[in-house]
Amino acid sequence: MTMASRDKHQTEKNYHLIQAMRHAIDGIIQVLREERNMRYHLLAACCAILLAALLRISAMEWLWILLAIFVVFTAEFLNTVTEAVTDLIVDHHYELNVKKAKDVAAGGVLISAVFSVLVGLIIFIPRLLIIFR
Ligand SMILES: Nc1ncnc2c1ncn2[C@@H]1O[C@H](COP(=O)(O)OP(=O)(O)OP(=O)(O)O)[C@@H](O)[C@H]1O
Repeated sequence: MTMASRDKHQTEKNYHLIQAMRHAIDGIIQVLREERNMRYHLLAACCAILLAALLRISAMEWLWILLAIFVVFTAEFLNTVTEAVTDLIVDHHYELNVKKAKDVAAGGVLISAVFSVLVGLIIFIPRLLIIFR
């Protein structure tokens, strides 16, 4: 059951912090359920965290890995918001500005993913080379 149904189609402001948190968590669950790409991002994040723990990377390297993970997650969330809002506005009719909005949002996910891959390569490759040399 989603928060929308639990809160009887609430459209007014949240009454308290717990309610706001529940809606935010509901949003996270929806992205994980409905966005296939988000599940790939989550899998990649788990692999990176596992590898980082195995290779005992430094605190500074952990910060870069975590930044890379959350940049991709944030971009995917904004991409999902863009899709939902634009689909609502045009109701699936072709519209050039919707194409622009969706393509730019998808581009944001792509460049954040490239950033994450670069961070992963810079941190993990030298350590893996030492181990497998
Ligand atoms: N209403 C529209 N008007 C114009 N172009 C559209 C419209 N809907 C989708 N597109 C085009 O189709 C592409 C894919 O659309 P959309 O992002 O909705 O699909 P998706 O495969 O579900 O994306 P994602 O994998 O990010 O969830 C967009 O990047 C855009 O170029």
